[in-house]
Amino acid sequence: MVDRANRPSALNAPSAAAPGPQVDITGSGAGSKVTATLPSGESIEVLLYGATVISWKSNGGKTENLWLSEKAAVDGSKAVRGGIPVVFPVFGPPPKSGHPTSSLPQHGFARSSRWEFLGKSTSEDALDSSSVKLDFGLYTSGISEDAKKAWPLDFGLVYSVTLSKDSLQTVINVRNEGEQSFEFQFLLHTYFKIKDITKTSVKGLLGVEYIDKVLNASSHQESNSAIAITGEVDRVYKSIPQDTTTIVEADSPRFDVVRDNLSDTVVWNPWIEKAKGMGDFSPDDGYKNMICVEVGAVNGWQKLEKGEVFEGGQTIKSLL
Ligand SMILES: O=P(O)(O)OC[C@H]1O[C@H](O)[C@H](O)[C@@H](O)[C@@H]1O
Repeated sequence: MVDRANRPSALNAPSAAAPGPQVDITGSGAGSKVTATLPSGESIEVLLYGATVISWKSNGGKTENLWLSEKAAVDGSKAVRGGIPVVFPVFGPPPKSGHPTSSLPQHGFARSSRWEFLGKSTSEDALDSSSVKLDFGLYTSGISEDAKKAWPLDFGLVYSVTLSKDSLQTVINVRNEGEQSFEFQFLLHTYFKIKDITKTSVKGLLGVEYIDKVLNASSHQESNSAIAITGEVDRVYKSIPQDTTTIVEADSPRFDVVRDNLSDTVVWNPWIEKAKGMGDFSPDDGYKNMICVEVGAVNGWQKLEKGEVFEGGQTIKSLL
């Protein structure tokens, strides 16, 4: 039970319903986005292109939690550099040949397809516990002819983005709508905004096996309880027993990333040279203010038979 007696606005206006979350659709065409704001000021912005969350502000709307490149395309011309791109049905470069995803571009087509906004659900019971869920859909009919040709399978994706006062939850539901079984990978490529990469570490991966993509895809076991970032990092941590990975800034926990039915996590920072080499990464020294901690199912493949459904996602808590 929430004690409304301590809430002057509720007391002073007993007949008026508590103000609910505000949801708006702005822009047009590929640049359309859905914004949602809670009565307490927290907000999100989601581009229909890629269903990419490009902003998440917590702390009454004062703290931006996601890094977005100054040169990110937010007009639907290319996948967004920043925010939370959705990676499906393949992570990274696809297998060279002989796999159904082999003709797809890096990270698949979900991040560069225009999704449908399916609607919102809100909970408005109390100022401090209101939340809003936005649902987005992508189906075979909504992807480009090239993508359909490369991956001619019938699927349905529903992506739910839920904003609460101190957390953001993003969950995918993948359904096989066709007659044939299919395999896929999925990942949420979250770019976290941080103050200083040299004072940032990642906790919760001790003892976990990982593939180091910077060191010729060699296998290692994590021996640090707090992973410091001192150069280019591109690692795929596999089959993680712990549910929570924590991003720590200057010795204080900044974000908890809680995985749900996703067993892997990629940790990525391009560092100086790679950042400079990406045309849409700006400013050049932006690598100091971001770290990607990307939950996913990318070690091997998820298989769905006709009519089957996979669901997985993350809840990110902003700990400021
Ligand atoms: O440049 P993109 O296609 O967006 O990929 C950006 C990065 O995504 C992941 O983190 C991969 O592990 C990296 O190898 C890749 O460089």
